[in-house]
Amino acid sequence: MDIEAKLHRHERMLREAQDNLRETQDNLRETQDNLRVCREDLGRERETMSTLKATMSHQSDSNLTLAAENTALKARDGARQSQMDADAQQIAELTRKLEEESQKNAALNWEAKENEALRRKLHNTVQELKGNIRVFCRVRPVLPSDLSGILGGSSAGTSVALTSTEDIEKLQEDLTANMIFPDHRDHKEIVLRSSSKSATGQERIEPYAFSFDRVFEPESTQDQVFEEISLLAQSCIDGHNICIFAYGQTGSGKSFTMEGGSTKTTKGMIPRAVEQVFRKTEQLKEKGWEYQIEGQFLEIASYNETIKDLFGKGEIGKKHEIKHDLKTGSTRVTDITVVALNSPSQVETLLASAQSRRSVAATLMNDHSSRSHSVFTLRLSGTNASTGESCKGCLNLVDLAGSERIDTSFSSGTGGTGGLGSKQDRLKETQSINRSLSALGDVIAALGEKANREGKHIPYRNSKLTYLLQKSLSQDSKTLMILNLSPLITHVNESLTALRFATKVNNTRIGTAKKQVRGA
Ligand SMILES: Nc1ncnc2c1ncn2[C@@H]1O[C@H](COP(=O)(O)OP(=O)(O)OP(=O)(O)O)[C@@H](O)[C@H]1O
Repeated sequence: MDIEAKLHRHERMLREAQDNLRETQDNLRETQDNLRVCREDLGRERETMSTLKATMSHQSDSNLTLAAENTALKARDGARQSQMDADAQQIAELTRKLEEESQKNAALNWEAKENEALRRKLHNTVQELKGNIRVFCRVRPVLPSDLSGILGGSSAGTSVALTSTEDIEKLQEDLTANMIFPDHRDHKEIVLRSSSKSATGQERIEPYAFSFDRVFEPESTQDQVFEEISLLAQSCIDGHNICIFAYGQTGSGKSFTMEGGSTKTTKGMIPRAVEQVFRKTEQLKEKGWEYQIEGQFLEIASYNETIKDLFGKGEIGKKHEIKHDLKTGSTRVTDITVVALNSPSQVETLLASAQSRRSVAATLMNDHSSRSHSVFTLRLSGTNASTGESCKGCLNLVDLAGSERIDTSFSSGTGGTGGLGSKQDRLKETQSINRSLSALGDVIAALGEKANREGKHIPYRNSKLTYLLQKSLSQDSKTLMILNLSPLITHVNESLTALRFATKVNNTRIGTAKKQVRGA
């Protein structure tokens, strides 16, 4: 039993050992599985680790780059900051300089205003010294139309057949009066040689010398004439009353001088004066001046002294009267069109339409325009808000009726067939023109006498023209007469009469002016 028990016990122990072995084997397998999983995990972890290491190394590179960039940015920032500091300093410096400059500018502006006031005073003094009455003489060139009567054949049968330029030049010479302009430096003299027959029938050539403030030869341009006149236009801007007359026989160039042609070089004194007034008043804006400019244009018919409104709508039978306002010292023509002027081109258009209206009237009424006085008036009123100054000026540009001598006008047969066409009417008209022209001469002469004798009566009322221009024909105003002369030999007598009339005017001394005049 003991053995059997021992065997059983050994068998049980063997089974237990076998069970243990199986369990251990199972454990071993499980451990081996765990180990494999761990190994796999470890492998993955290693891979992750190496990826992380690579990423870290890349990050560290990036970090280094960023750090370098950061340093560079910081350096640039520093540079910018110092640039900004420098700029701010410069701006402060510039602001200071600007402040200084604007202070200087204000001082200069003030000085300019004072200089402008001084210039006005000096300009006026210069004009006064030159004479408040001045006379210019202008001889027009010989025109193709002067030759055309002879070249083309005239009613008097004086037709000449000319073949060469020499012939034409010779004819031109024959037609031209003997005029000399000896004063090449100052252009103040004109000598007219006229031939006459003595009692014994001998031909005598007599020289007549005249001296004026300026003599313009036939070649002179509108530019040259305006150069002398522009100072007067300036005086008007400065607040003076100015009268510029064109005087001379029909066809001597009065309208050409005053109104002129349509081109830049031929345009006359009226458009040039208007342009200058606009240009100068525009420039004066800088000095604080603001100007209002208005204009009127009228015609005084010489045969009945009626006034026609050239800027008007052409209403027939409208009566206009001249009124002087004693309080304001201004002159007004009733029912006349006064236009606010704002540009030279507007004035050009107005003048052109006035001119075409006159031309129609001239055709209808037998060249009536040359038998009337036209008066273009430009009124300026300026105020300076910064200096408190103000001024009013008036510029009258007058194209006088032709100053024919009665014998020529009456016998010339140019009376035509219109309403004023009879010789009797023509005679009356010429007499009436001469009356109004001599009324003008009388006013100028009386002004000259008044300068020497206080209280002298000035006969302004003797003609509508002088009555209209009363305020601009006084000792305080400036007058310029432009004597227009024909160069033709056939007009020598008219030219002599006109030169003598102009000399009388030139001999008149008004105001402080002193003139050196040589009589004829
Ligand atoms: N300086 C000049 N240069 C060129 N042509 C001129 C000049 N002066 C006048 N003329 C011409 O002479 C002609 C007569 O001139 P204008 O009509 O001006 O004379 P006027 O004295 O005004 O005559 P009216 O009294 O008949 O009006 C015109 O054809 C004009 O163009």
